[in-house]
Amino acid sequence: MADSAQTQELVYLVTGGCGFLGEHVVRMLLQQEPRLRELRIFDLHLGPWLEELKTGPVQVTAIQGDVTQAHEVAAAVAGAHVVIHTAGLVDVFGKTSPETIHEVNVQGTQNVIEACVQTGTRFLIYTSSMEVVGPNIKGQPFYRGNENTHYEAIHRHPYPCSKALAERLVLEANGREVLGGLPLVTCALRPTGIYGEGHQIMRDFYHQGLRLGGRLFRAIPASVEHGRVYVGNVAWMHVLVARELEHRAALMGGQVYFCYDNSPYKSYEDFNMEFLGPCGLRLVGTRPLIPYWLLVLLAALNALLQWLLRPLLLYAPLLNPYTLAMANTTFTVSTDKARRHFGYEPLFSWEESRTRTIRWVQTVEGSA
Ligand SMILES: NC(=O)c1ccc[n+]([C@@H]2O[C@H](COP(=O)([O-])OP(=O)(O)OC[C@H]3O[C@@H](n4cnc5c(N)ncnc54)[C@H](O)[C@@H]3O)[C@@H](O)[C@H]2O)c1
Ligand SMILES: CC(C)CCC[C@@H](C)[C@H]1CC[C@H]2[C@@H]3[C@H](O)C=C4C[C@@H](O)CC[C@]4(C)[C@H]3CC[C@]12C
Repeated sequence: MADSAQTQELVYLVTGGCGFLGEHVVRMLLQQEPRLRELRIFDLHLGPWLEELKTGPVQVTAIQGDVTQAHEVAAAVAGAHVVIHTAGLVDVFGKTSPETIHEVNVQGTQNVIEACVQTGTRFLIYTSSMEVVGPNIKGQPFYRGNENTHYEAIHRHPYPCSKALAERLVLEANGREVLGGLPLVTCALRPTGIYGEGHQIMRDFYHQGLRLGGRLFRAIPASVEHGRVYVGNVAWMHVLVARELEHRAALMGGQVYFCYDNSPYKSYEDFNMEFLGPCGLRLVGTRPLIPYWLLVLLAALNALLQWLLRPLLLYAPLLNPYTLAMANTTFTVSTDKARRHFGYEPLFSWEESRTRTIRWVQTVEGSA
């Protein structure tokens, strides 16, 4: 890869390239990687916006495919220099069965690794998640923690379980010999809760607020802090890792990095209000309006209803025992490992991230 500097020689593959994060990674690569010759975008569902990318100087190849199908993955990976594997099922609401989550997130990742090994691709970046660490089932806070902070990572929910297993597979694959005899270099990025243009859950909260006459009702104490990260900075970190992995393989290979920026630590609801407030919504209450025990009861009731209704319809509200536990547990990251290892600095300041997100919410259907 070193010889190709400044000439357009590199072939990148982004799995899940039509998802919320994937689209930002794709656009960031086109803006920030001058050595790109071909960009392959692999996804189960291809977006119509890909068409506009096909007129630029980089060859953009859209591949409709399924990561659970090893042969489809191998065909897409063959000839790529770098694979950024963001594809996954992000489901904490019980929309998908645990088996399917495992198949896509774990078996899909194994397929990507094997494809790299078989076809000779040397650099693999995996989008992991903070949930590989926590919050754990005991609801213990993770306060300003970094990659070395001791924390009891105990999972039961299918999504964090699958991300933890997949991350382990990726890290263990570091150093495996790929076709041609050279070693595979892998690393995993662990974003906290991502926000920004295209964030579906933000959209859901916005619509809920509109339905409730421009109000949202505080459910979680303001003292429960969450670390959040702007999607543009998550995409930027992926692009930077992809660029630096070859030159710093000994340092970065097999490593995990939290994805962070300078977004303020706030409760999940207060943080959302940074964007929803300027779009006309109001968060009612300085303290939770319903007692916590009642929320626990409602969450349990939702879980029961989901189970009872499953044969008839999909009932998947935002509130369930797992999302309540997540929302109610402090989880904040404070680290500089990515800066030390590969010179990461957020590309977007908090002010810019906020402005971009507000502008996007203002364009969301139904906005005032
Ligand atoms: N959203 C967050 O807050 C967050 C935080 C941490 C980590 N992550 C991780 O980031 C990655 C991207 O998440 P996102 O929020 O953009 O989710 P998303 O659902 O918007 O994107 C995932 C993409 O993967 C694709 N996909 C799903 N199953 C597939 C399959 N079988 N084969 C091929 N493609 C498939 C989907 O079509 C989608 O385009 C995931 O791996 C997720 O675990 C997300
Ligand atoms: C109690 C209700 C009023 C509020 C419910 C909020 C709930 C839907 C939110 C709270 C925390 C959110 C998760 C958190 O930001 C981090 C991640 C990691 C990532 O890998 C996937 C998304 C996820 C799980 C967020 C999902 C939505 C959550 C649970």
